[in-house]
Formats: sequence, C-alpha cells, structure tokens
Amino acid sequence: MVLNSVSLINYKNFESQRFQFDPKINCFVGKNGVGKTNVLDAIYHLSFGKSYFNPITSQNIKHGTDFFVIEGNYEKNEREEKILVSAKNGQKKHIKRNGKVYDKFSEHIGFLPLVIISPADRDLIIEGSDTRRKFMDGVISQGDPSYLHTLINYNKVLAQRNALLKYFAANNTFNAPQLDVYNQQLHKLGMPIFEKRTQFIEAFAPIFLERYKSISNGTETVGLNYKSQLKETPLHRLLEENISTDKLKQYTGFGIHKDDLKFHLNEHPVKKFGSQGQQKSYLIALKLAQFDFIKKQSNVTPILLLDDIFDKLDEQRVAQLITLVDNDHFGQLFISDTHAERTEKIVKEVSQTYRMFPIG
Ligand SMILES: Nc1ncnc2c1ncn2[C@@H]1O[C@H](COP(=O)(O)OP(=O)(O)OP(=O)(O)O)[C@@H](O)[C@H]1O
Repeated sequence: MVLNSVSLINYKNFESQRFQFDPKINCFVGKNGVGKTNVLDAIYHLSFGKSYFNPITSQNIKHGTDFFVIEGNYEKNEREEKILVSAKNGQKKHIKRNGKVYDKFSEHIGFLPLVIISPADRDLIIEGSDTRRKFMDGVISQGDPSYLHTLINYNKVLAQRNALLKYFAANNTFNAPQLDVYNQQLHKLGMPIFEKRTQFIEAFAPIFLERYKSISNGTETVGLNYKSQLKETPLHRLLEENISTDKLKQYTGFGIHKDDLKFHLNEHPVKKFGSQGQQKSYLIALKLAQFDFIKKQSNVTPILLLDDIFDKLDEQRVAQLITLVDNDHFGQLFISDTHAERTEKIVKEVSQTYRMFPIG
C-alpha cells in the first residue's frame, strides 16, 4: 500500500497544501511549531477518521475558518483509492472512499493500516488504564472488524446499565429483572472481547519481547500482561455478585471496561522503575510489535509514522531504526524532525528512495 499524495484545506495551520510523496521515505523538516506533526496527523486522520493528538474535531479546523478537508490518494492491491475526510463546524464528520460516504466510521478502520510512533506515546505508560485498553483495541480492531463492532455495542449497553443504576438511585427504587437484562447482554458481548484480548496478548507478547531485545541492547527482562477481572469469574457472575456495590456507586464496576495491560521491567512496573531510556525503548518495541502484528493479521504493510523521532532515540538508534526500512518487511515511512541535515544524513545511508519536505 502506498500513499501517493495528500491535499489539505484548512487543516490545523495549513490553509491549502498538497504533498506528492515518495513510495518509501518522506521527511518533514522545519522549526518547532511549523506544522510537521500536523501533516502526520492528517495522514493518521485518513486511516482512522480522527486525529491522534486532538480528538475534538472543531479544534482541527484552521482558526478563523469553519471546515477542513483532507484528501489522500492511495494505491492498494493495484487499485487507486481516494479517501476524503471532511468536517464542518456544527456538522457530522464524513469519510468518503472513492466518492462514497461510509455509514459508519468503524467500517473504514483497518482498511488503511497505520502505526504511529510519537512522543505522545508516553501516555501509554503514565496515564490510566483507558489509554492502554485503547491501544490494545486499536491493534486488534485494525485486523478484526467484528471486534470493534462488539466493543461499540458493549459500550452502548454499559452506558444504558449505568443510566439505569443512576435512575434507581434517583428514584429510590430497584428492579432486579430489569438490571438482569443488561447483565446478560454485557456478558454476551463482553466474554468474546475478553477471549479475543487474551488471544491477542498471547500472540503479541512474544513479538514485543523480540522487538524489545533487538532495540534495547540491554540485559533487562521485560514483560507484558493482560489483567482482567474475567480471568477468574465469568462476567454475568461478577455482575450478579456485585449488584450492591454497583447500586451504591451507581456505576458498573466489573467488566472488560476495567481491563488493563501491565508493563514490566525486571518484574517491576515500567512506570515506576524504568529509566527514561528504558521507557522509550519499551514504547518503541510496543509500536514496532504493533506494526508486525497488524501486518501479519491483515496481509497489508502498514504505513509507519515516526513523529519527532529524535525525541525517543539518539542518532545511532535512529539510524538503526531507519535501516529497518531497508528490509522488505517495512513499507512507506513518514518522519518528522526539526533538523533537516541530521535526518537527511541518516536516510541517505539507506538504499531506498526518499523525499525531503521543508515546512514553514
Ligand atoms: N486549529 C488550528 N488552527 C490553526 N493553527 C493550528 C490549529 N491547531 C494547531 N495549530 C498550530 O499548529 C502548530 C503546531 O503544529 P505541529 O504540532 O505540527 O508542529 P511541529 O512542526 O510538529 O512542531 P514541533 O517540532 O514542536 O513538534 C502550532 O503553531 C499551532 O498553533
């Protein structure tokens, strides 16, 4: 799969801009704040229908205007694919593939596989479990559309159950059979998600460990575990057994929405005991493993975005990473960096074509 060109209208700081890409390596270079990451984010938008950095659509529209359009022209399986993402203040965002609007965004997810490595990834280590669940869900759903569908339905039922608990509390009433309808539905939707997450981690963890070993040069052992309340007890039982706590908290305290991933380094949490360097290596290994996993699942080589690449790695490590793209395993690469010379020096070493895009 190759992204041949992107056109932006009123996207973040770009009024009107067109980029014609190299099929292999593309580097956006320029001073801080000129919009290098915004170009990568536009490419992200074309795959996921949303920004990686700012989920509020209206804030992705250029200040002082009231709409944006991102157009991407791809070649996939020897076919041209035109993807258009557009948003207007006060209206629903649209994604079109070859002129046809998708009914649901979820139908587009996985069509243009993509992995981004960015300084913002550190949220995976420092933020709450929600970020890690999203990561896991993002990897699984790029190769399994039914997973995303089940997850969306689970979240709808969960919201309904929580609303019912609030209604009971507000009206000082309780109706067990009514709640049980939701318990059964959550069980039916939640158990397959739990099973898919379990299978995912079994397949993903060894790939991750391999990647960590190859980039860290370290002797530490790393671990990645899936934590779920459902490991011990099926969901319907958890829901029944904890009705009184749920009633009190007016919130569903058990289910796959409480799952987490545990990141370890020498059997201690990476967040507390990993050095800056080890944390960065951990994150890069996670993302490269994501790349490997999606490629294997979907049979399509994902696009790889490396945002502010020197944030995570020193020059030697970056060179090592870029040589990976020399390998046929990798496809098209988009890099952003503040120093044109150091980036060009590194990509020149690789026997692949490249294009530099000075921004600003
Ligand atoms: N909705 C918007 N309208 C206009 N400008 C915006 C909007 N959203 C973001 N920007 C501008 O985009 C710029 C940031 O762009 P970006 O993050 O891509 O910079 P960068 O070149 O990657 O910088 P750095 O090297 O610091 O990471 C800022 O100047 C910001 O004001």
